[in-house]
Amino acid sequence: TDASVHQELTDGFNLVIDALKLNGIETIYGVPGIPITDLGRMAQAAGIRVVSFRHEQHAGNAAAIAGFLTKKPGICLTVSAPGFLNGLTALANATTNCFPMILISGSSEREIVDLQQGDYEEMDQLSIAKPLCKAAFRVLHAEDIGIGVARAIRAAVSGRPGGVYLDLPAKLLSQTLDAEKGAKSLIKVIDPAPAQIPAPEAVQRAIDVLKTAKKPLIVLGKGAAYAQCDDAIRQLVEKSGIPFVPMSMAKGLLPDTHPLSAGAARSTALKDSDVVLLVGARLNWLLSHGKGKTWGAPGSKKFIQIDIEPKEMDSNVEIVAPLVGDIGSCVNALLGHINADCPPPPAEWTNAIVEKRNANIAKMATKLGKNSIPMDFHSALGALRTIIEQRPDAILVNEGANTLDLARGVINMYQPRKRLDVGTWGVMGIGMGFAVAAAIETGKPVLAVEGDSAFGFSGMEVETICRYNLPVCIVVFNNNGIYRGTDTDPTGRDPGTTVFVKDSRYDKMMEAFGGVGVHVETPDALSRAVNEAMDSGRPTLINAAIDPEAGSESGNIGNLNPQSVVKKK
Ligand SMILES: Cc1ncc(Cn2c(C)c(CCOP(=O)(O)OP(=O)(O)O)sc2=O)c(N)n1
Ligand SMILES: [Mg+2]
Repeated sequence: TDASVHQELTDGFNLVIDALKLNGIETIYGVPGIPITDLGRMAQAAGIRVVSFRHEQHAGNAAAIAGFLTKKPGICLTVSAPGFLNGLTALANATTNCFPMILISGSSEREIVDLQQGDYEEMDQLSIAKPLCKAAFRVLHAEDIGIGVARAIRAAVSGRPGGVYLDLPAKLLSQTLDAEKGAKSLIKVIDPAPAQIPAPEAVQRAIDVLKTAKKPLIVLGKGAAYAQCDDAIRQLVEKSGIPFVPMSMAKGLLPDTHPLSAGAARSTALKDSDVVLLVGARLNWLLSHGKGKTWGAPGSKKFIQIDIEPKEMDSNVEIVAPLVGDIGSCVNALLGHINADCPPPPAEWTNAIVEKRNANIAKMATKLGKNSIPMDFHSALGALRTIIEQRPDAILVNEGANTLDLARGVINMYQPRKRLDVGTWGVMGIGMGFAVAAAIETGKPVLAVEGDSAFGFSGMEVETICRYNLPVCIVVFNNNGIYRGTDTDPTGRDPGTTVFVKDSRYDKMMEAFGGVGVHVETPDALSRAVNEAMDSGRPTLINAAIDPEAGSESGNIGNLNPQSVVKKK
């Protein structure tokens, strides 16, 4: 018999699946369609969990936060052109937030795209993706799939993590190849995110600056949470005795109730400190670019910065001690010197922080605990604060304006990587994608606290949550609008530009797909409904009526909005 007749074959479909499995990829988030419908089916049949969404942006957000939670690249699979474009927002957001993900999109054949001959969903996707992500690759030959997947994985997680685009033209998937040759073409990536050790002289320089501090402060960024060197971070704070301020997604690295937590005294800590150690925190808009009144008198600060990206140094202000390397290696290198060379900060500084913190917590406490109708943000958040305190391993997803900004300060976190929110870009719409992936990747219960506008960006995914029966409890803070529910149209023709249908009932949406819907008007009722949801593990949506008059425009960042000074006659 002719050996070629019985030659065992593989093909592009199988090589993509085998390459992902070989590299420990267990889940794909996506939306089916030409040319990748069968790729999804075959991946599922091969044992990869394939989670199908209703819109690619949310599948992409799920992949991105899966990357943040696992340090393995989250995989988002989309169709060509419009599906690819829908995934780009998530890919760009992942790159901005340094979440490792790979957007894999089917695409049109090069020969048709390059001659612009009008293919089905024709688009030069690789060129369009490149400016929005960390790296982008296209594979044309089946024998290159192993290399393509390996490069995408390494690009996503090495150095500063980020989004990677991998372009797979339709014909590639059905290309056949000798099975043995195919197997040999696959690569299991070795050490995809290599440790990057800081130079000893850089460590010494940082210690020398730290030694001069009378009012030192540690700022923990979400990079410190991503690094999963939790014990080293805890030791850095506790051995040095230096107060710390966690950025939003770094909350919980040490409990917000920790004696050295300066989160509730953030303004004082930033303004009055003299040496600031930044750990995986960039001096971007969230930290007022390291200058201005937030940081006290000009030139009153010395910044030590730990970051894996050398180009981050001096991005906004001078960094007197750049410490370049992965966070675990850098923090462990510093630990070798703490105490031996660096005495704890003067009690006058740490006491000043504690005093301010306790005063601010007491002031906030007066706003919590009211069992009033209508609820306002604080009374509703007070109920959720208690629940997270009682259920510290639940994951909190949070977006909105008031709903986001107030929750950040009211709801304490107790464990690392439990608060997932809008991150560096302040992008709305991450809610349901993050909730799905948090439940899938961790198996933990998820509490998604959503502004009603923010929820609307991904609300259709409640069907996805029901379909996979995920332990997600969504609380929609329904104040009938964006920021508030009170705007009106001065012409009287239409509703105001930022208001929604009055007294809407988002809980009915969840019931439409077999989930549990609850409408609540008091904090006590809210508590009961959330506890029931978290005990049952059933997909639940709680429509929490919030006073439309409560809250302020754009939460805490209204100052970023340009104002018109021209008064029309
Ligand atoms: C993708 C996208 N679109 C629009 C915005 C602007 N925006 C929008 C539309 C927000 C929603 C605020 O309304 P909400 O109902 O979610 O929250 P509160 O009413 O509790 O403030 S917060 C915010 O910055 C955004 N950040 N991201
Ligand atoms: Mg709202």
